[in-house]
Amino acid sequence: MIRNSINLLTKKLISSTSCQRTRMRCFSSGATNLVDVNVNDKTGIAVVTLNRPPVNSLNLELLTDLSKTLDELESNRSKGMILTSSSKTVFSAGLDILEMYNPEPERSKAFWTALQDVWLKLYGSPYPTAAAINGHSPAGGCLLAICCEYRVMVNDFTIGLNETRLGISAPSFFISSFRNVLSTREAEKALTLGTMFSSDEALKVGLVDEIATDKADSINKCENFLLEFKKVSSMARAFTKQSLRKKDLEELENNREQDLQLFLFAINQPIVQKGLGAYIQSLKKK
Ligand SMILES: CCCC/C=C/CC(=O)SCCNC(=O)CCNC(=O)[C@H](O)C(C)(C)COP(=O)(O)OP(=O)(O)OC[C@H]1O[C@@H](n2cnc3c(N)ncnc32)[C@H](O)[C@@H]1OP(=O)(O)O
Repeated sequence: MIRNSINLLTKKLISSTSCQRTRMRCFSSGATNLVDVNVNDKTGIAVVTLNRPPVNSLNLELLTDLSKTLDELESNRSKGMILTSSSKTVFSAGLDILEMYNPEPERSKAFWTALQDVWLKLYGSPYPTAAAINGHSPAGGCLLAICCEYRVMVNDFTIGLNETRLGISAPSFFISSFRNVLSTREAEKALTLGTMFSSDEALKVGLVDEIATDKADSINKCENFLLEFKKVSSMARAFTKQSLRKKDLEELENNREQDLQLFLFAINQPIVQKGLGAYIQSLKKK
């Protein structure tokens, strides 16, 4: 599959079609409109905004919209993508806990499959990606950010993979993308403790690349990073990125069903349900 996608990418990049001349401006990815896309006419860079108030928790519909958006960016040969959020304080609260609490079998399957799709498309995207992290970014929110190649975080928020604090283990593709950013030592420490880093701590450890004063500044900084690729062949860039990430991508691509079954098994454990129930209550009591 990865090899196929590299072959496909070659064909797409070397063929000259009308699509190359097409200018994207603004598109919405699907019926539910949980993701907004704005493309800068001059640079061709798309700002993709998660828009599921209040906290952009990733439910089936948001993941499906995001997945469709990533498809559209790829087929429109995007020059680059900046992922951000419409909230003033939350980038994404991670997976919607209600998708995992008292799960309905068919929906749970569709939910996890959509998350796998988003991860494969975002982590393996041929176009360059950056995250303008304009708010808290726990768990699945952090996952989206670490799939991107560059992260700029607004001051005074938190980011991390805190799954162990919820009594669950981060799935293997969460771990592989975390290790792509942090050293194995730092990743192990943070994952086992479920550390949520402040913006400054995240910068120090290398989880984010720059700090910004506000959302506009974070988008600006992401844009500057993406514009550096104007000097580089897009095909060479994409091959290099996908070669570096190939093992991680293949690990999920070749084990999707097993990964799904592991998720279904985990969320159906009474102890996990009890923990998630208590966590939902604690969020509501805040
Ligand atoms: C078993 C296999 C492995 C599965 C892997 C899972 C990975 C995950 O992503 S699990 C999700 C982990 N997420 C979190 O731990 C974040 C929890 N949320 C927060 O810490 C805070 O909400 C926040 C820091 C993101 C934002 O704080 P803020 O004060 O602005 O908002 P709140 O008042 O806390 O929340 C508003 C509203 O939203 C509900 N909510 C928050 N997070 C989630 C969520 N992840 N899923 C569903 N719903 C969430 C919260 O309960 C509030 O709801 P009400 O308005 O109804 O009270």
